[in-house]
Amino acid sequence: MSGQTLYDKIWDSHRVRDYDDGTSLLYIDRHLVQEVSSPQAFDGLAERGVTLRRPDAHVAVADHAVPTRLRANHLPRGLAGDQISRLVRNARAFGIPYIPMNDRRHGIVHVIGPELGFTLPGVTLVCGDSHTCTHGAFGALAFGIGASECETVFATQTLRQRKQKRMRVTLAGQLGTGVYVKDIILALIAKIGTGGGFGHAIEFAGEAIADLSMEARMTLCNMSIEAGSRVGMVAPDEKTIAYVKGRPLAPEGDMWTRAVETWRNLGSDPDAVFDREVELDVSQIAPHVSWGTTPEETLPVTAAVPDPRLEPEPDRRARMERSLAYMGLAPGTALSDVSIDRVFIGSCTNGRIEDLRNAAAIVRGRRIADHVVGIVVPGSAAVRSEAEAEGLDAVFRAAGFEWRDSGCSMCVAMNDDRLRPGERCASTSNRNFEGRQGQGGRTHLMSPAMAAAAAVAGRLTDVRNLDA
Ligand SMILES: CC(C)[C@H](C(=O)O)[C@@H](O)C(=O)O
Ligand code: SF4
Repeated sequence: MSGQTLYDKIWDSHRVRDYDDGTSLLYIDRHLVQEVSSPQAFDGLAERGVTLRRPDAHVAVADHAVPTRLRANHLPRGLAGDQISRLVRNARAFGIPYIPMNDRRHGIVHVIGPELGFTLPGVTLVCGDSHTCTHGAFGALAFGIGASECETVFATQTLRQRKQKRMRVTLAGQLGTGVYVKDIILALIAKIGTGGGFGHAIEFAGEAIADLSMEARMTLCNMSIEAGSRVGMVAPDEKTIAYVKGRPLAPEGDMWTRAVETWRNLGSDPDAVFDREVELDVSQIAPHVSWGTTPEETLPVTAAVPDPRLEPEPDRRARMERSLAYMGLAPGTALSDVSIDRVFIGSCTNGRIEDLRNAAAIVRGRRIADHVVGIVVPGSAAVRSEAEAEGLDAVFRAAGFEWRDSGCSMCVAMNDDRLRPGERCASTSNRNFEGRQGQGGRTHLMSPAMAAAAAVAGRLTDVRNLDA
């Protein structure tokens, strides 16, 4: 028998029972709760008169709908405000920890889970949110679930799941200057497609992974779902352990010693077999930008807008034509000639401290173009204060950016921060479908350094060409 993968090991250690149809009941260690996907689950519990199996296994925070400015005296009207106040009421009624909007622990669920030490290697972690795969960066089995599954987790602390196939993405080589982990994941999705990881749990491995910080690994795992995979993971190593140590909810003392021992053995066995293997030499990757309306429609910034007439496959051609029409782009235009109106630096993909450092390094001593409106939205209050302690807020402000409070913000049009129809945005987020950042808004996905460079240039540009 061949060895086990990281995914196999966590699956096995959480399997409560197997069913005849090939599914298994998994024990769920942790559940993050946000305002958009939880109301229905809480309503279901209330209707059935069910209480929570383990109230301390959940943490609730409102992130999608929260305003990112004038927060102290402003709860949004309409749906956004309703969602936030419902979460407050439900958390109180069901006795689960709730982190208020103005709390210093506030932030996007996927940013604060790791910060709090709620996310740990080897655990099963779920959230009614597709980017829960982010937490896989710690060697956790983390995946997004639907509203009815949230209800099941609240009530039983278990979920019935079908095991995914195993896929390994091996990253070889070293990233060039001006190239970041966001470029790796965009290049990977361009290569394997938005369905490339479907039905598979991805493990990212290879020499390039060892070099990546925990923040970078989170960016990588975060966009696994954009490659079609609900699970993206990295085996824990000494960097992981160092990140977790001393976090508010991390184990301590003897528990810590025992936990670390287990974590060190979580990695895939050398003889483990994967159902699919993909390799990528990261030294060959240039900075990437998306040109269309899926993350797969992405190219090196040195390329031109593709020409649908050169696409032989009719369905693909039609999709490209539609994307280009929505994006207002003409085939053959150099991507670096595309002018932008807005810049968004933030989200659970790229709203962490390292992302803000990388963006600030580009804008330091520069001004953003006169016609560009740029916002920087830290992924959490902790990121915000860390950035302020380093003076990054001053760098961004001096360059002409707005410096905001934590939340999903312009990643998703569920709060006040959104594009107007026709506006074009250089964005560090993860999704670019029609209307994602606001009705009629046009999104170009890229790394924080590339978004910062676009802000300065007033158009998409290769960050490697900015004068030092
Ligand atoms: C609103 C929420 C359920 C949604 C998700 O599932 O991912 C959002 O976070 C997103 O990024 O599209
Ligand atoms: S930042 Fe964007 S991708 Fe992440 S949870 Fe919020 S809306 Fe979803």
